[in-house]
Amino acid sequence: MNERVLTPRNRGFLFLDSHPAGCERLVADMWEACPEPVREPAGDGPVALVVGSSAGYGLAATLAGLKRAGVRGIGVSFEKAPTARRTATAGWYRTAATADIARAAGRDLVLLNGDAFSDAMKDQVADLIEQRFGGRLDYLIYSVAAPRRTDPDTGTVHASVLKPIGRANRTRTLVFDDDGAPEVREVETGPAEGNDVEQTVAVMGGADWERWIDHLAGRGLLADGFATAALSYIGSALTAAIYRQGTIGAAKAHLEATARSLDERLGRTVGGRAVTSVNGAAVTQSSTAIPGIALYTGLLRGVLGEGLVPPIRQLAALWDQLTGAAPLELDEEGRIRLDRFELTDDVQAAVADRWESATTATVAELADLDWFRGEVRRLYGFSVPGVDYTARVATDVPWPAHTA
Ligand SMILES: NC(=O)c1ccc[n+]([C@@H]2O[C@H](COP(=O)([O-])OP(=O)(O)OC[C@H]3O[C@@H](n4cnc5c(N)ncnc54)[C@H](O)[C@@H]3O)[C@@H](O)[C@H]2O)c1
Repeated sequence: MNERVLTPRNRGFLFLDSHPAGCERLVADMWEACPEPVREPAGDGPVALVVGSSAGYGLAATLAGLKRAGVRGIGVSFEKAPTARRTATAGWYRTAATADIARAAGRDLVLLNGDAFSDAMKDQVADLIEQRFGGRLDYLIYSVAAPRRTDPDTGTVHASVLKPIGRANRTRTLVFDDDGAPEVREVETGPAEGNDVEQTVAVMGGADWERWIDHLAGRGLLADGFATAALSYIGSALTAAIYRQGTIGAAKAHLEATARSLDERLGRTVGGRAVTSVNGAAVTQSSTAIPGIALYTGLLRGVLGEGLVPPIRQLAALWDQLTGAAPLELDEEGRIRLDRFELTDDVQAAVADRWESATTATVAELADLDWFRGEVRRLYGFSVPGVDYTARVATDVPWPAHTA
């Protein structure tokens, strides 16, 4: 048993270790925060697949699916195992905690660790649906955020970048020094070059989502009325140059175009649906890597306080719309919008005001830094209320087994 006391060691927003007990508690807190089901599902519940189930919005999709919509099924993520020297990644521990919760709730949930972009993973999932889940998939939530993707047809490795398109972008961004003191800094990101846009679209666009649907449809595993949603983001004018108008925005536009063509096809073939779900800003490992997003999110929370809707509540609302517990509300582009709390004119005007006046000296009054710093640490299981960080913890937690 590898047991030790873990203290956070980090470089910027990246931490070397993750805290198993903190991750477990965080998942339990998300479960608690998820609203109760509108109605109990019939029988064993619908069958769902969540791709990207160990973190951020995909974890919220998994937990809210289990609790709010009563689903069973499969979650896929890509996490690193513990070693003698290093803890596992936080998503590994969150996955172990998710499995325990599903078991306690009496829901059959299989959690797989591996590359969702590969055909081998798609085969493994299809086999499971066939053999364990009655051969019919009712829902697929696609919530992968990855820096790279190997194209299974060509073997080419595509790498996504976070760059503006056309010209360089200067933005303010928030960093913390080793003592945790905040600094507002200007950073410049050069424009996309060469095939940066195509590469980013190849990783974060709709290609892999569509490949999942092709694969499962090809094996005859999509239930009548099958519904799928992929997560998207629009965000503020303050971050548009780097986000929505940038390389990642091009990928999101591709994802949304993929939704429209999949929707048409699924409607025709299985009476199904495909949509994107546009969600609000959240502190995740992926989002903190985007220049300016840390400052923006801290200021947003400064403006909204508890009005900033956490992922678990947004995803409960997504399940309601997918299952028909609430009416499906689509914008003029056919997207579910769970980001309205963030994008109202008055919220955006207030954030823009604060953005203008934010400096190293003023940021503590304008942004909710305690919350932001805490959220970053909680991504790794630190700063979770109720956890004794002086206690020794076992780090060699096994990946959940899924014997029938
Ligand atoms: N964070 C935000 O502010 C925000 C807002 C709106 C929408 N979104 C969208 O939500 C989606 C998820 O983002 P997030 O911020 O929750 O990310 P995240 O980094 O918190 O989680 C990413 C997940 O993808 C999994 N993953 C990565 N590579 C994988 C691979 N090769 N195979 C299998 N699984 C893999 C990880 O294990 C993890 O479960 C993205 O589409 C993102 O654009 C995020």
